[in-house]
Amino acid sequence: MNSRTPIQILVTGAGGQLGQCIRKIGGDYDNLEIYFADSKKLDITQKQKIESLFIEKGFKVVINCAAYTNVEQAEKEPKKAFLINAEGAKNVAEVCKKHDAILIHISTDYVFDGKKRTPYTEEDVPNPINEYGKSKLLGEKYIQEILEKFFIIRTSWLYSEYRHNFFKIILQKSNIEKQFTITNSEIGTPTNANDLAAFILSLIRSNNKKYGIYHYSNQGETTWYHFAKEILRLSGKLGGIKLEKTDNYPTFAARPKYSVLSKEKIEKSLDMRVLRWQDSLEKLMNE
Ligand SMILES: NC(=O)C1=CN([C@@H]2O[C@H](COP(=O)(O)OP(=O)(O)OC[C@H]3O[C@@H](n4cnc5c(N)ncnc54)[C@H](OP(=O)(O)O)[C@@H]3O)[C@@H](O)[C@H]2O)C=CC1
Ligand SMILES: Cc1cn([C@H]2C[C@H](O)[C@@H](COP(=O)(O)OP(=O)(O)O[C@H]3O[C@@H](C)C(=O)[C@@H](O)[C@H]3O)O2)c(=O)[nH]c1=O
Repeated sequence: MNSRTPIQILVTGAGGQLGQCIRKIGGDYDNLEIYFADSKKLDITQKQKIESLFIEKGFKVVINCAAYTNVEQAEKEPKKAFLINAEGAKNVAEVCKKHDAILIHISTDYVFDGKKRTPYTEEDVPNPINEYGKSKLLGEKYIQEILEKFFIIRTSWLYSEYRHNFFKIILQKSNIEKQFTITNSEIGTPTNANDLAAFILSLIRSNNKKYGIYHYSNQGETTWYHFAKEILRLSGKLGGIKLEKTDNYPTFAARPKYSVLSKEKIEKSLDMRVLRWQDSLEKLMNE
């Protein structure tokens, strides 16, 4: 992928959080020609539309950011979650196969059941406990069956300045509410979606052919409660807010109690370095 002719890349779900992070830095990478397709431009549940766009643009790489990501709502409309996260991913994979393109697909820590107490490696067997996780796992399985040239990147707890995410919810709530109740019964790693975007584009630039599943999140581990506390501390709002821990915050969807991802494989095989979650959060707040 390192020739002088630009690499033609398709980003699906480009209006989403990760898609927008990729758009923000895409211009910094010469030799990458990125076509951003939001859900209106390209619906991944319509295979023929993906095929037509491929014929027109000749993509060599697809970054599949399109997904159904509402974990709570997925319990109520699992068919829709499966249509997008499993069948949609399958469509993208089949078109990539036909055109010999590389697929970079994003998956989640929620494919795991959370019973471990040490970081999940790529060899650990997934066992999702909610509909979102089940739909994402089926998407992964289809891709592995269809393609050889794929990177499935599992990440966790994405946040950024874009779209709807925990970081933005906490900042928005802090302007209107003085008391927060946040769960401390789930342990994981917040990941700055801007870091993930840079990782993905560096991976494409590196011309790496060690295809397979990789785990990427920021370093370290925390709970949602402690993540919220750090967001409020860095924004100077901690003093004025009563922050309460809970171990039974009411939700429709079950979530893994522990979903830290091991970065050993990307550090060793792809020679990538990853920031601590606290440092990356501070970087975003200072931007
Ligand atoms: N957010 C998180 O905390 C985490 C996310 N992930 C994974 O990372 C990836 C990116 O997530 P993120 O950017 O945060 O998610 P977002 O929900 O912000 O973005 C997903 C995008 O996909 C689009 N989309 C939905 N259905 C379709 C469809 N049928 N065809 C095309 N596009 C569609 C949405 O469109 P519209 O704008 O119309 O809604 C949205 O813009 C996903 O695969 C997600 O599963 C993994 C771990 C954590
Ligand atoms: C807003 C809020 C949430 N919570 C709890 C609910 C839940 O258990 C936990 C996380 O909240 P959210 O619902 O915002 O996050 P959630 O939608 O579970 O986030 C997940 O999204 C998908 C897409 C992924 O792939 C995962 O990696 C993960 O990031 O915090 C509180 O305890 N207090 C609050 O005020």
